[in-house]
Amino acid sequence: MKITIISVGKLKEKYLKQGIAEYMKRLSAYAKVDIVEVADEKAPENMSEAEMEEVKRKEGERILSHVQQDTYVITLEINGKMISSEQLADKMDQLATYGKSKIAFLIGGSLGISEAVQKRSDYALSFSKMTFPHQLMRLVLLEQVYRGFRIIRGEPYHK
Ligand SMILES: C[S@@+](CC[C@H](N)C(=O)[O-])C[C@H]1O[C@@H](n2cnc3c(N)ncnc32)[C@H](O)[C@@H]1O
Repeated sequence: MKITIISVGKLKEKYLKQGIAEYMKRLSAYAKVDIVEVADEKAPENMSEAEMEEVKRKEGERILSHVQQDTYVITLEINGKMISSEQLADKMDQLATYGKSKIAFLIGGSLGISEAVQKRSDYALSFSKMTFPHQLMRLVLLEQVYRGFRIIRGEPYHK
């Protein structure tokens, strides 16, 4: 399975970099995982609705330029579907079984994802109704994908 995580903005925090490096190492036993960072747009506090949409549109274009046609796209969205770790594992397993071996997880920028990205999405996944910073979302997602592979393989993991 080939997994690509496409995320807006550069990761700066050392503690997140360390956590992500750890899960990337662990995941290498199960899948080819790549992280693609696309540039973020400046988003000052006092922007109009139209300006905010424009920021999302530009970031969205950059995200989509890395998505291939045969890729199954899972967008991370606060208002997406909330599922258990076992259900995510099952979804990954089903995709692999039915020949969808390329999965891209898309994480939006500080204003979220554009309409075009939402349209390209095959599945909108929510990690709760709470808002997380996109950089932290990357780490949480990697942990859940790793957990998913452990569940698929029936390997022991913390409950
Ligand atoms: C700071 S959040 C954007 C907040 C923005 N107001 C929105 O409604 O999308 C940045 C990105 O992190 C991801 N994210 C944050 N919290 C999330 C959650 N609870 N579930 C799924 N994705 C989340 C989404 O991809 C989001 O686009």
